Amino acid sequence: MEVIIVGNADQVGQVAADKVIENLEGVATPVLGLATGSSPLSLYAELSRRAKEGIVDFSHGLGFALDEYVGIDPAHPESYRNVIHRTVVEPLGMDPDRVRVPNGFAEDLQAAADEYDDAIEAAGGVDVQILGIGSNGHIGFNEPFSSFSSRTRVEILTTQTREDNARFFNSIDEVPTHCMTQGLGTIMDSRVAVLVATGEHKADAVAAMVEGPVANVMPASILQFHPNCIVIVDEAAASKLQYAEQFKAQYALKQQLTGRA
Ligand SMILES: N[C@@H]1[C@@H](O)[C@H](O)[C@@H](COP(=O)(O)O)O[C@@H]1O
Repeated sequence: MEVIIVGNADQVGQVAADKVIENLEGVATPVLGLATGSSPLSLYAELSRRAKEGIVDFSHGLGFALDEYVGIDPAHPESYRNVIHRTVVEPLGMDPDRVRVPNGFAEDLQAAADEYDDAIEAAGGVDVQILGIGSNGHIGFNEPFSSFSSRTRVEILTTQTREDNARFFNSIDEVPTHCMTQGLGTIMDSRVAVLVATGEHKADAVAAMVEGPVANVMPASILQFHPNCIVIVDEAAASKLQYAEQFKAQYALKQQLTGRA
């Protein structure tokens, strides 16, 4: 796990965009794993800027969203289908027909979940998985105690997550109780994982993910076993890391030796 600490959310977006693009070099049909939430917005904005400048082209890429609420009207502005289209597909110039979001409205939810995993596999797997982290350490919607080998499935949202996400709805009662999420096992199959986090409210989760024991009470800690996981955080989200100075020194050294980060 590589940990990069930068000054603010904009810099998180810039460095994360560098990492995404760097890891797609030479990939003919990029397959992106897409996260919702506010954390990756500066990354998407930066990728959008570079796509508009012609530095990168996502028009032929494939996208797989991490998760979706179950039972939410797909036309609801906060369905992840709509959020992904608004914040990623349009700004990055992706082809909407090549970007999939789990179907939380399917009659047979587990069949839809299984089919989603199959589609990821058929695409050759995810090249770069973009991730945020919940304040309770969830990734995707894999809540504490999710199995490390879980695949895409239906999960019950914790009260903490529903409270965190209530800001997108009129009241907490409107926040769905269930979701469909890629599993931790599905996420771990990605070739590269780029996790972004900003703000003090993520500091405990970031410290536990990076420096704590690998335990399913902290689902994101499984990323310590990911073969190529890059964590990019601002100073506030890094504020509880015991080894922050070492991470900074290591990153500075790498920049010095490679000429780029
Ligand atoms: N399911 C999403 C996650 O994929 C996201 O990473 C997390 C953090 O969101 P934010 O970045 O807005 O804090 O919460 C949501 O519940």
